Amino acid sequence: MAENGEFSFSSGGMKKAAAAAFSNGLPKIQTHGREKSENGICHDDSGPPVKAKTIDELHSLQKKRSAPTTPIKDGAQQGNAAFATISEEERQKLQLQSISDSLASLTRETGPKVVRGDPARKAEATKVAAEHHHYLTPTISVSDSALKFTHVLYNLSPAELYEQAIKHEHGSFITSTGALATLSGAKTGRSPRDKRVVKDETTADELWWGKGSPNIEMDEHTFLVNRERAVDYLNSLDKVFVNDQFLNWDPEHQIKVRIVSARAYHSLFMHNMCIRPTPEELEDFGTPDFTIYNAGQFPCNRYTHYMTTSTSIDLNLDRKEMVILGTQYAGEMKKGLFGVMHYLMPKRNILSLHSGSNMGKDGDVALFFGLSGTGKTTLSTDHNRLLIGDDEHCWSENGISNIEGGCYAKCIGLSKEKEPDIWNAIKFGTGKCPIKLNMHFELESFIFFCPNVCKFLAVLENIVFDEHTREVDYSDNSVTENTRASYPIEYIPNAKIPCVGPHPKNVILLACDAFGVLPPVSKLTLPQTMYHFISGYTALVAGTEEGVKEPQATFSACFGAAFIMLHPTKYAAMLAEKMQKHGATGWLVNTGWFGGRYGVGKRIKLGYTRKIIDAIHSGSLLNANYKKTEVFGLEIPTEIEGVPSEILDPINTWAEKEDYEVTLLKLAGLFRKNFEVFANYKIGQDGKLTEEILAAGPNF
Ligand SMILES: Nc1ncnc2c1ncn2[C@@H]1O[C@H](COP(=O)(O)OP(=O)(O)O)[C@@H](O)[C@H]1O
Ligand SMILES: C=C(OP(=O)(O)O)C(=O)O
Ligand SMILES: [Ca+2]
Ligand SMILES: [Mn+2]
Repeated sequence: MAENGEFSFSSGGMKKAAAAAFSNGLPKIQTHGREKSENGICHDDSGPPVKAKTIDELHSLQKKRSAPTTPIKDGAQQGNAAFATISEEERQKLQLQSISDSLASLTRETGPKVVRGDPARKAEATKVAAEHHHYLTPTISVSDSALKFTHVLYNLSPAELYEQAIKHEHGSFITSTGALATLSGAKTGRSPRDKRVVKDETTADELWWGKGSPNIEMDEHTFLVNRERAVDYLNSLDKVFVNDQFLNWDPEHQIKVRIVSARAYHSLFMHNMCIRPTPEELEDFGTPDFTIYNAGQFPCNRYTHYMTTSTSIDLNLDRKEMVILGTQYAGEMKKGLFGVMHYLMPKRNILSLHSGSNMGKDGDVALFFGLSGTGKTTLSTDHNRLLIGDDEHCWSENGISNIEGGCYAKCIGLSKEKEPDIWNAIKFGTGKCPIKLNMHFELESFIFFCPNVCKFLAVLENIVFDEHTREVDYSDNSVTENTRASYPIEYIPNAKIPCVGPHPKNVILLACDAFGVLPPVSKLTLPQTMYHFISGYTALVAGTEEGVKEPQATFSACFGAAFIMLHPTKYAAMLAEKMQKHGATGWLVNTGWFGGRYGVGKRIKLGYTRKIIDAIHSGSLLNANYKKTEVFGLEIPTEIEGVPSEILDPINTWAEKEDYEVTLLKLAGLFRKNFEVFANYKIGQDGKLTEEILAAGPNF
């Protein structure tokens, strides 16, 4: 095989030559006679020559154009006459027109010149655009921004976004499992106090305003000022990312969303979090129902009315738009859209829920309500059950549907042993594909998962990793306590895809009680469920820093006051009606402390909480023996398989019984005070339920 001069261990001739060379010190480079043949010039003819005459030509060969998307379907057959005569070129032009409209300045009344493709390959992209007339020329040129191209990176694949992030975004790294590590900048959590909602004739009456409400008003004009600021910023960039995706797995109530952003990280995050359209669905996407302008790297102008910081998240329900300035925390986009669903869905008599959801093999569905960090994601991701979703759902006449296409897990202290499914989802790789192929073979029918379009990429926000091995240290909170992983639901092996399920059997309210006085589990009556749902209690400690002695009680109506748009009693009435109609049981589960408050007691082991949840799912806890607690009047079981009985009544676990009583009364007082504002509201049609709910609070 040494025929063309290649080195080979098996060649005796070479061995000899090498030995000879070594005997004179350094090895001599061997050349063979044959290479010197023509005109004494050496030829490196080890392989066939490349089919390119220049480096540029060579590079142009590297990427082939994607296979054309589905051929234009027969309109009549599809029942979609409008699309019947449209050519591929025409369709692409309409798509670009739609993006240009999205990015339009409202004062210059025209969209920017948009062109598809990566500006880094400018010549290529512009040439393609020119050939196909895919860019749009504004009719009135009144600013420099109308003279330049805004490159649109439209619904890029995870691999493309990966590359964009690594190449162009400071702080982007590949971790040992291939997940993308990124930084969200100065903001590592949401900024609820910087959220503004346009108050106009309609929303003034419809929305919840005033004390306790998350909706801080802004006028239409100020919204437009911020919108213009965001759009001008985005148009000034070389390129913007555009995601066209869906929300809600219930096809009857699906919403089309467009996210325009400046960072690959943001585009990838939303690729994971929203429902991903198939190529066919994308073809017919048309005009979005809602658009986000994420100009998070650019601050708002503090001279602008209503601005109190340089961060502003502005919602305009009439224009169906949201503007983000001055925060790059990606959760702002997903939770912003959740707020929109909290407005749109109740209009259709659908209840939007800040809850996780999973389903047993027999079709029993459970909901997990809870504030941030109380365990929705952790407990709904259960290896023995099918995951419907970890955070945002709808409850309609059809049952439960997930709003999102992915999960967003807290990852501080994440361990492979305790949370294997989440751990394994933090990667670059393939997942269960949502496209099912039904094959019938003789008498049997098989389901194959389509092998295409199922390469995904998890994003890790603000985590710390070893600079050499790139192993993530999930215990490190140097950047923030709120480290996060976003991954597509297809990464969870037992995800229920499509993410829908029947009416729930169990409604679990999670509270992380850092006072350590709430029982690990209690069975609730319907009025109690409503009382605790409206209260939305959790108590967390600021961080893991020492010096934090007093737990902070948080009451967040409907376990999501930051996202609800209507008065909490509207959602509560819908929940009561649905739970009654479908016979669901309410439970209160404390995933927080026992044996004393934070600093004295301990957090209940995740393993115990899982046993409690198992007993709820199996139905065994429904028929257990119960006793009633003082003050809160909660029914607590005396025994649960796999859980030490003494921890079921928290008083047993406190060394100082008096201290327990004082703390219990203190918490009861906080509940009572918080509920005062709801005392004057009627819940549902039935005045009796309202009274029962008021009576379901603590008695002392
Ligand atoms: N007993 C417990 N039950 C639930 N979660 C627990 C428990 N003990 C510790 N944890 C931790 O608390 C965090 C819960 O976060 P997560 O499930 O992401 O909350 P959410 O989805 O409600 O925001 C996880 O980091 C989890 O490991
Ligand atoms: C992403 C969030 O949700 P959660 O903590 O409920 O998972 C958030 O509140 O920013
Ligand atoms: Ca089509
Ligand atoms: Mn969560």
